[in-house]
Amino acid sequence: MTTDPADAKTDPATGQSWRVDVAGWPIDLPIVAIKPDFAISLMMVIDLGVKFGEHIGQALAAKLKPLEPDIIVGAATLGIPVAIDVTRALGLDAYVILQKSPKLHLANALEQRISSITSKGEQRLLLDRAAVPLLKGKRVVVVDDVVASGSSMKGSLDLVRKAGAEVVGIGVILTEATDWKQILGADEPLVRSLAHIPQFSPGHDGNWEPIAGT
Ligand SMILES: Nc1ncnc2[nH]cnc12
Repeated sequence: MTTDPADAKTDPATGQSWRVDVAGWPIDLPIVAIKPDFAISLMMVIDLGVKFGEHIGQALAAKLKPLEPDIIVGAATLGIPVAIDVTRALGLDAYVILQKSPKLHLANALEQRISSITSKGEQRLLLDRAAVPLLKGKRVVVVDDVVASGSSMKGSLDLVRKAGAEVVGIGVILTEATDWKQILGADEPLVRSLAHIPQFSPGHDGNWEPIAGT
């Protein structure tokens, strides 16, 4: 374990953090204000080390293995380490990444538009046409670090289905609040997660408090 309460990272803007137990591995997430009256506890999976990566890979693989996936798909950027760690833990090799920026070789990519709460404005997800044969007719699990609004995940599901895959599961380290349930609709029951985080609003004492029901 790398997480000790004394090491708890706090965001200078709020000075507060939120502890969450990720399948037996506690982490402290800085509470970051997105608007004056709204904050999230931010998990940057790329800052948590390779041992945490191995841990979440194995914990998610245990939940996803019964779905018998042929291949894992992850969305850039923070879905990339999750896709790699889950693929490794399942004993698979190939994985497919949905890109966000139009790389040179993606001129002719399959495309899906999305919006995200942690990134500004509208974004695109791109699937290299060369990866379509890896997905067509295959049992696919789509993974990401966090599902919050569900918009990015829905875009990933749409894109993977455009490629002719059967989505048999969705794996995330964290579910955040509940907006994603509406956006994912009939796909909600596919979600397997390791832990849940709420969202935050200012309390009477000026500290951030979890929003009821999130
Ligand atoms: N709490 C969070 N941490 C990291 N990425 C996120 N995307 C949406 N919510 C997030």
